[in-house]
Amino acid sequence: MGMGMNSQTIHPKEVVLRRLNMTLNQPFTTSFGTETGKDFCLVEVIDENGNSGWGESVAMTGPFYNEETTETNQLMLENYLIPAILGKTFHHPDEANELFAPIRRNRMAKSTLETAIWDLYAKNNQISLKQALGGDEQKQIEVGVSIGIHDSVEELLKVIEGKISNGLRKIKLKIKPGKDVEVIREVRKVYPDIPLMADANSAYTLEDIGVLKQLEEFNLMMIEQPLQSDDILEHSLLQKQLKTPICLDESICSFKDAKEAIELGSCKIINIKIGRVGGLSEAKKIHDLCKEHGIPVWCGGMLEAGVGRAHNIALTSLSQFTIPGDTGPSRHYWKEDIISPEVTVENGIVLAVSGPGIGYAINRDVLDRYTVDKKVFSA
Ligand SMILES: O=C(O)CCC(=O)c1ccccc1C(=O)O
Ligand SMILES: [Mg+2]
Repeated sequence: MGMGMNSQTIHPKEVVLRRLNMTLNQPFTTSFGTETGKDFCLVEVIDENGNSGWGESVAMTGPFYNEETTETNQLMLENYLIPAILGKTFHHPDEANELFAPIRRNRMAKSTLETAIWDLYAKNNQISLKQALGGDEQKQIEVGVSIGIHDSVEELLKVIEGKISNGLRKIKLKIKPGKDVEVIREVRKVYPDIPLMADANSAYTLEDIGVLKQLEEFNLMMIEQPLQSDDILEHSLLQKQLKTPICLDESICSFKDAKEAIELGSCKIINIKIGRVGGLSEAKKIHDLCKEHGIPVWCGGMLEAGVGRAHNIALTSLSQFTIPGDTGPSRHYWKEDIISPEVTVENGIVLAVSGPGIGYAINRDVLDRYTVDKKVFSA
């Protein structure tokens, strides 16, 4: 794993747990609701050398994407996860995953701390997180945009036009029953050839197969998570009846889920989200499995602030990330980001930064301005 036997051990001495509140530049509507901002946990893990590793919780405010929330993440971090790491010695970040294993699920909470340990590990070894993960530092990270459900097609077309003129590499449209076939038809009339996909966030059942089949004529790159958020079996039945590749998001919470989905033929593509699967170690294992089976992957977004965005970019440096991800520029989401420089994208490619760990510095002034609560835990 990158550094081998000579790598520096990690001794977390202090953890600062912040609660941040940021407002999105525009509301984001999916089949499960509308987000106007992000209320989230951010951790800073400090070691005996005074280095800091950063991790961001990607949980939503309410339990509608999955079962976790900002509140449940804060509780798990305070009562179980932070106490578990303080005073411990880690030879490699994979050990955090093992340490957290007795705690059931709560994967976004675990990921918050685990990703910070990865950042700290890379910084202590003076390598980039991309390198620590085994990724290619020179890789061009291609990104697209995820566009929420709009009331009018005219509005939606205007948003798409702006994103295409910025050179973004993939347009992902949120759909739900009643806002699907006709919307995609109108978009395809204007843009017959753009790389286009749809994300249903579990809004359909097998009984809707008629509607899903109508989407086949639009040459979509994939349809993301059409059925239940915890289903693997019914997606395999659906995929047998669709030419359009199914991509799973919500259903893949672990390596084991990915294995089952691949064996059953439940999808042809997997959206890997670090938080959803419990951290970077598990994300990398899923990536490696997909590579072995020829399943293309891409990195999904959770409306992250800069720290989460930086972790996504590092993960995307792995070779099986061959489809443009959701990790767009900070400016698309926020007036000001908590990292410096903010994430910038030119012609659909993320501008590379260099430096140890996540490679971006924390902008402490901006961070303090968005911090609504802060607690310090010491060994
Ligand atoms: O721009 C992004 O960060 C991706 C937005 C997105 O699609 C999303 C945002 C919040 C919760 C779930 C999803 C999803 O991919 O399903
Ligand atoms: Mg999705």
